[in-house]
Amino acid sequence: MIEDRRWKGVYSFEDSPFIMEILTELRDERTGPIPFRKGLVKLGRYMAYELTKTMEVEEVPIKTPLEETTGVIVRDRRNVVIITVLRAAIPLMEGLIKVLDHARVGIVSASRGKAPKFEIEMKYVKVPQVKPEDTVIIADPMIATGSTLIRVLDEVKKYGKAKRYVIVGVLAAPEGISRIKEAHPDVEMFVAAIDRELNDHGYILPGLGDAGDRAFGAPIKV
Ligand SMILES: O=P(O)(O)OC[C@H]1O[C@H](OP(=O)(O)OP(=O)(O)O)[C@H](O)[C@@H]1O
Ligand SMILES: O=c1cc[nH]c(=O)[nH]1
Ligand SMILES: [Mg+2]
Repeated sequence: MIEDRRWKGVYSFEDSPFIMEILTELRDERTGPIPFRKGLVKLGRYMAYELTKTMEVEEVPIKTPLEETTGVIVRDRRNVVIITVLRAAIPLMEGLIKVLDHARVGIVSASRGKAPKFEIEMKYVKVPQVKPEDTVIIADPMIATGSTLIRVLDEVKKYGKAKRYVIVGVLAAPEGISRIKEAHPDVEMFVAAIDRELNDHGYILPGLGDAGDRAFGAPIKV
């Protein structure tokens, strides 16, 4: 993982060939919903594994069948709250929770309106109590204008003060990262890659398109 020099606490995995290979499949327009969802699950799993390297560990005495020795437990892994931002974070959360299996899970809905306002509609918020020892991980594959995650963080912070707030995503645009860091300087961000820019419709370039639609199909209005 590499810390981006433009911000503090913002990391990408552009140094990981395997994570980049999964991202390549996600970006490819020929990738259908089944491999797309599987790719998001894989990224969630590997990114959670990488995240454990930044967590507090504790030495513990244990006995093998032969003698006493010292082992470790990742203390912070026991105190995790994952916030899943509907829709696109569902497969990402499925991967995260394979490594962070003690996690309590909050689910929030967020739907971004059209340009230029990009208003966020949040209708559903179910978040557990957050405790001072918790690492709150907000899972959302796409960080574009940053409006969704600013709104989610504003909301989640009402549920108690955590030890760490960590965003786990797939792609981020520099504009969105800067806006989130301005509104919530205490937040760390881990993304597979940081892309170039946003287009006029608020889509990340080169990006991967609409993550929710690619994973689940485009919704229709009735
Ligand atoms: O950084 P922002 O500009 O706020 O955009 C990012 C948001 O856009 C997408 O959600 P979308 O509103 O498309 O909902 P969906 O996941 O249901 O498709 C994506 O999953 C993020 O939540
Ligand atoms: O590029 C983008 C921007 C927002 N939401 C997406 O799903 N993709
Ligand atoms: Mg969408």
